[in-house]
Amino acid sequence: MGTVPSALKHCLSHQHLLKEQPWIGEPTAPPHPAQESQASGLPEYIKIVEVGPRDGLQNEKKNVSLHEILYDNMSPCSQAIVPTDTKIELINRLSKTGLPAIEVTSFVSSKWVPQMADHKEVMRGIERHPGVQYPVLTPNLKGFHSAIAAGATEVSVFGAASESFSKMNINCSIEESIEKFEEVAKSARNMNIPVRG
Ligand SMILES: CC(C)(COP(=O)([O-])OP(=O)([O-])OC[C@H]1O[C@@H](n2cnc3c(N)ncnc32)[C@H](O)[C@@H]1OP(=O)([O-])[O-])[C@@H](O)C(=O)NCCC(=O)NCCSC(=O)C[C@@](C)(O)CC(=O)[O-]
Repeated sequence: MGTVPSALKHCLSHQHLLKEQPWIGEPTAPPHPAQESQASGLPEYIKIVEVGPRDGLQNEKKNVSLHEILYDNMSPCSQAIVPTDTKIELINRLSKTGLPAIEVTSFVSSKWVPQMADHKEVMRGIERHPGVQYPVLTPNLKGFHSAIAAGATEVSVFGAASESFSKMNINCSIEESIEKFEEVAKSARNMNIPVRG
C-alpha cells in the first residue's frame, strides 16, 4: 500500500475519513488541534475574508445590476460604474450568509480605481451585522484617515512581490510601500484599529 503524504493525513484526520480509508492505517482519534498544529506546523485556525465587493467589483468595467453580479448573466452595456446601492445590497446579502469578514471597498485614488470612488458612501450605507468584520484597503495614511472618518473599523495594507507590480499598482517601490504601511500600522495601533496585511 502506498504511503499517504502527511498533509493529506492531516486533512483526512480533520474529516474523520481515516475510518473509511483502510490504506491510511488503523483509525485513530484526531489529535487535539493544538497538538496537531504544533506537530504539523500548521496554524490552529485560518481567517477567511470575502473580498468580492472590493477585489471583484474594482475590476468591473460595466454598469451591472445586482442580479447580473449574483447570476453572472452579464449583458453588454456601456462603460459605467457599478451603482453604489448595488454594492451595498451585495454586501448586505453577504452579511446574512454568516461570513466572518467581508472586504467592502478600498480607500484609494478614484483616478486609479474609479469603481471604488464611492468608498465613503458604501461604508456609510451598509448594514453592520454583529460578529462580521468589514475591512477596507488603505495603501497609505491618506486612505487610512479617510477610511476611519467614513466609519471603518478594520483596514488592510497590500504590498507586491515584484518592483514592477508595486510601481504599477501603488506607484512606489516595495521599500516605499513598506514605509507607507508602517505609517498606517502605527496610526492604526494608536487608534486600536486592526490591520490585516
Ligand atoms: C496608492 C495611490 C493612491 C498612490 O498614488 P500616487 O499617485 O502615488 O499618490 P500621490 O500621493 O501622488 O497622490 C495622487 C493623487 O491621489 C490622491 N491620493 C493619494 N492617496 C490616496 C488614497 N489613499 N485615497 C484617495 N486618493 C488618494 C492624492 O490626493 C492625489 O490627488 P490629486 O492631488 O491628484 O487630486 C495610487 O497608486 C492608487 O490609488 N493605486 C490603486 C491601488 C489599488 O487599489 N490597486 C488594486 C488593489 S490591490 C489588489 O487588487 C491586489 C490585492 C490586494 O487584491 C491582492 C490581495 O488581495 O492580496
